[in-house]
Amino acid sequence: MVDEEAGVVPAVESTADDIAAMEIRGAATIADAAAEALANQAERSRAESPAAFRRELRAAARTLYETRPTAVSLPNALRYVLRGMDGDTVADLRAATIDRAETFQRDLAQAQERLGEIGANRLRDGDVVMTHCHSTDALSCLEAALKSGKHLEAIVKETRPRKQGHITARQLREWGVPVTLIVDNAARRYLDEADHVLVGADSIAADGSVINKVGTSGLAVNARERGVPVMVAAQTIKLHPDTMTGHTVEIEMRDETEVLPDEERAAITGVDVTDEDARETTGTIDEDADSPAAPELTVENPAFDVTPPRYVDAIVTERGQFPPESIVTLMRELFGEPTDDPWDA
Ligand SMILES: O=P(O)(O)OC[C@H]1O[C@H](OP(=O)(O)O)[C@H](O)[C@@H]1O
Repeated sequence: MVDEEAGVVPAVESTADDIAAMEIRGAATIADAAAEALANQAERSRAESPAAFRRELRAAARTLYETRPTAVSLPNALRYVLRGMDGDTVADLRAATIDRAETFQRDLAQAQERLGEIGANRLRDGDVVMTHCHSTDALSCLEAALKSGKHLEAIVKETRPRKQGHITARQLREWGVPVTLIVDNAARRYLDEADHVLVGADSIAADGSVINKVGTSGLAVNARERGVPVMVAAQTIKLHPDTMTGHTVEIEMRDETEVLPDEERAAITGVDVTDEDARETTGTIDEDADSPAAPELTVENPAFDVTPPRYVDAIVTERGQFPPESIVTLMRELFGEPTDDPWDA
């Protein structure tokens, strides 16, 4: 079935919904799913002319692009696939697009493996690694080190509000790594026991700033103060070409219920904090508390933050490891001049 208006097939809509809802998450996984979705669009398209086919693919790319704003791996993936959409007939265009998406997915997997081998060289036998969130690029470094026979231990930050640290803990335990799970606020205390901080990235800016899961910047500042090196594992698909021309990376603001579910909000707003009597007979719900006179309760839920380059020791890519300040050289080499929107490719 094809969405008649945009020509976007349900498989693409469903991938877009899953990315927005974070059923599909993690910058590399999102890129992989986006490429796959474009291949699906190409395969199932009912376009009768090359122009209609191209229009559909662009609409599909736009649908995918508009899901989450921060991980540049998404537009980089879309742009890569659309640039390979060559041919004079619908059949040729279809074949070229599917082929290009497959190439992208294969390269992505290979890049992650290569990056892992490079990152593993920084880890010594017996090291303790502190992680934040869940990053397949970061885990690739740990996996390669383990495969080479190194023994590692991990201190895994829970990573509020969605607790993706649990995914990291599960994976590491499957690989036989002893894991200590901590709440985010305990990180500074446990840095004394860590030999490395290892995180992934959603985007890397031209000045070497690292955009990653919220909490990364505080962790990096604390790690610098404690003398623990910070290593960022990021395939080159995480390099954000637009930042070469001064664009900033948009930080996604997610729904407040991830931080404060409705029942918890009610527990806060249900009590009139200005009413001493109500507070003392605690548990008393003041019916008027949510009235316009009650003070406002604002919840902010940024999904990412920016770690300045001076707090990062190395950015590990499949092309080697780089001091953050020199990443722009690689960015220029790989992306050339600044780019248009993916669907303008
Ligand atoms: O590409 P890989 O290394 O797997 O993940 C990179 C980053 O993507 C994730 O974002 P989210 O969980 O999608 O918000 C985390 O911030 C993680 O560090």
